[in-house]
Amino acid sequence: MASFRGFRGNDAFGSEAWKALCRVREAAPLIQCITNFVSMDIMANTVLAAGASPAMVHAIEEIAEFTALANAVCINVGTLSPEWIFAMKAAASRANDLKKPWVLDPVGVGATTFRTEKCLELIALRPVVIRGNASEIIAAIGASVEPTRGVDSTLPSKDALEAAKELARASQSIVAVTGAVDLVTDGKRVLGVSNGVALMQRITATGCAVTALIAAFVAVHPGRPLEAAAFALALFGLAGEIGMEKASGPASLRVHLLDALHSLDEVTVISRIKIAQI
Ligand SMILES: Nc1ncnc2c1ncn2[C@@H]1O[C@H](COP(=O)(O)OP(=O)(O)OP(=O)(O)O)[C@@H](O)[C@H]1O
Ligand SMILES: Cc1ncsc1CCO
Ligand SMILES: [Mg+2]
Repeated sequence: MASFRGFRGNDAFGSEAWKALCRVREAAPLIQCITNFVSMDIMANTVLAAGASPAMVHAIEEIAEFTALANAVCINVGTLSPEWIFAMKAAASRANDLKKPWVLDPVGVGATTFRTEKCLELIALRPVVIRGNASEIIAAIGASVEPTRGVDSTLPSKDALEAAKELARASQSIVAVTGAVDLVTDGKRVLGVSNGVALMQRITATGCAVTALIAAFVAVHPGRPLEAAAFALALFGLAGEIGMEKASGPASLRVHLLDALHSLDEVTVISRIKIAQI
């Protein structure tokens, strides 16, 4: 991985991340989530624990009205089926028309032809942020040497840095690759986020949940989606670190992570956020 250059110090990013979290808590943005059945619970609880307001609304008949109410939209293809694609595209287009941010989680892109095609069609609708694991981001630019193995990554995030930059440039979206170090890029700048614990990978849908959290941060940080995504990832990772102090395995980590996210305070955020310009 590229060495850390232009390191701004954790304090500057820490205090900005804290301010961003305060804005989420004050504004309580409404986040419309069109997501997979596995992730619905942890995603809604993550968004709520951060102070925002989730709503899992995906019926095609409701999109025109509901997307107009939402402050941001999170679209996740995890348990994809053809009828859901209509709702996803309608919500993305409606959000674009209304100049509301939407984010995409291309779960398992590269695993099957159908999934890859649909993810590429969604990417063409210009999400503000695309968040995936390393295997997904490499598959999204068509650079995988073999099909994505389901929804979990087989590669570390650093292996997807060039793919992330290429995808960001091609799609004009911010791209976030999660892993031991989360990498967030607009195609030129890269922020590295090293908060988090490895056991988070052993809880299903933590990636899905943090994509919805990114939507909440983007909603209150218009014009700065790169930083907003990095703040959401860092705060979620920090909640994992604090949760880990009490957890004895994935199930209790899930509980303690949500408790920690809800209780984050200024001193903890400023002293423990690990974001660096790479
Ligand atoms: N080795 C690790 N060390 C620290 N944090 C990690 C590690 N691996 C993943 N994470 C964190 O776990 C969360 C989920 O990331 P991951 O890359 O596992 O997503 P994902 O594969 O899309 O997950 P899912 O599909 O289950 O939602 C992120 O917040 C990420 O920073
Ligand atoms: C396990 C699983 N299968 C489809 S979506 C999902 C949640 C993690 O991506
Ligand atoms: Mg995922």
